[in-house]
Amino acid sequence: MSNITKKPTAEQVKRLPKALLHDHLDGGLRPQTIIDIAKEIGHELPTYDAAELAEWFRSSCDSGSLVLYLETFAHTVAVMQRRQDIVRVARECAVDLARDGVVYAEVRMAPELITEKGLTLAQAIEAILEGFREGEAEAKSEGNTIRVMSLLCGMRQNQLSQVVAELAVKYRDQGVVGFDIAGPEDGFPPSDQLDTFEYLRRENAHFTIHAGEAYGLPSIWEAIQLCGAERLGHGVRITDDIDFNHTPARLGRLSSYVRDRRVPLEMCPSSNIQTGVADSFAHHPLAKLAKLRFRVTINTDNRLMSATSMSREMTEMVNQCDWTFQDLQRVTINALKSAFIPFEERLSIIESVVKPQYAKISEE
Ligand SMILES: O=c1[nH]cnc2c1ncn2[C@@H]1O[C@H](CO)[C@@H](O)[C@H]1O
Ligand SMILES: [Zn+2]
Repeated sequence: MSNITKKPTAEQVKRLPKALLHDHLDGGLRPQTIIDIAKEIGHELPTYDAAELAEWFRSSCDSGSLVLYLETFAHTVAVMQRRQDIVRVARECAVDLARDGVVYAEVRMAPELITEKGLTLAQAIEAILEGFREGEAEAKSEGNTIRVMSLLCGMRQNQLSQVVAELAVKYRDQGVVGFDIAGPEDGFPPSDQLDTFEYLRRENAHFTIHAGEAYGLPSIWEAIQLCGAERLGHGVRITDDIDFNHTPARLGRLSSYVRDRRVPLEMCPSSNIQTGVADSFAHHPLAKLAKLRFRVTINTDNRLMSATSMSREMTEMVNQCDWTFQDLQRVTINALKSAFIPFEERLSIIESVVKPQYAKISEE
């Protein structure tokens, strides 16, 4: 029997090549970086000890509420207002992901949040892109190869989505591969930004939408059927349309559509556990949806707030849901198939990096 059906060790998971579609730039800062910059600019933090600050973020985000969870971003956003700080945060993000074995990442940020000290939206975007390029180079010097692309978010509660979407189109050949809307879901349906999504479709631009995280099926339905989202950020509440009391499970019209059309679900188990969707990895719908062969992907969402990494998310799936090399390889290939880079580039990473490395590491 091939070893691909065995469970990898945590150390092997760390070395496996990973693809990440859903990670917020302002949700992944190094605690020490927040402290360094906060001291320079005079921003007050709950503590100036890196380990304590990491713990403060994690525990503050454990409330079971998305709205409270989002309040902690005030501190990360506060230290991302100067050009050099944005470049640093983006560079460190790329380096940290690469050290964790991530070979392809789409990292998202809402540029409108980092213009408080006078940067234009375009300057904010350029700083992010510059940081990612520097981080890729630094990762290379450490022996890690990573490609980091950028997604731009509009915040649901603001009125800037159209402007940000136009910038996503403008910068599409310079490292921006798509658009998203983020922020509080309840009370801000995706259809509020319908004009923007229609604009993006006319421009043949890619976008995903945070939907089905803190709000249920209507949000998912709007995101896909009214707005035309290619992927769903989280999408975890699709389970409201699945009856698991039958064997096999019975799918409703919307969940069938999502599965039949292979709509990628950017699932983020640790984040969902903190905002109250599930109480553990074992009870998170990810494993069940994977078994039903939805196109699920596994993601970090906010590494700082969840004290997590791709390796940790995957290792928990191994430990709590008995996931094997094969299960991990499937979500990795799912992610790459769903990436917003050109088709041949996705295939090339799957064929020349993911499959050979899985074959090699699983045979050790
Ligand atoms: O899980 C989430 N759901 C909705 N919005 C989020 C989530 N994580 C982060 N953000 C929001 O996205 C902004 C840009 O990165 C963050 O500032 C935060 O407000
Ligand atoms: Zn998110």
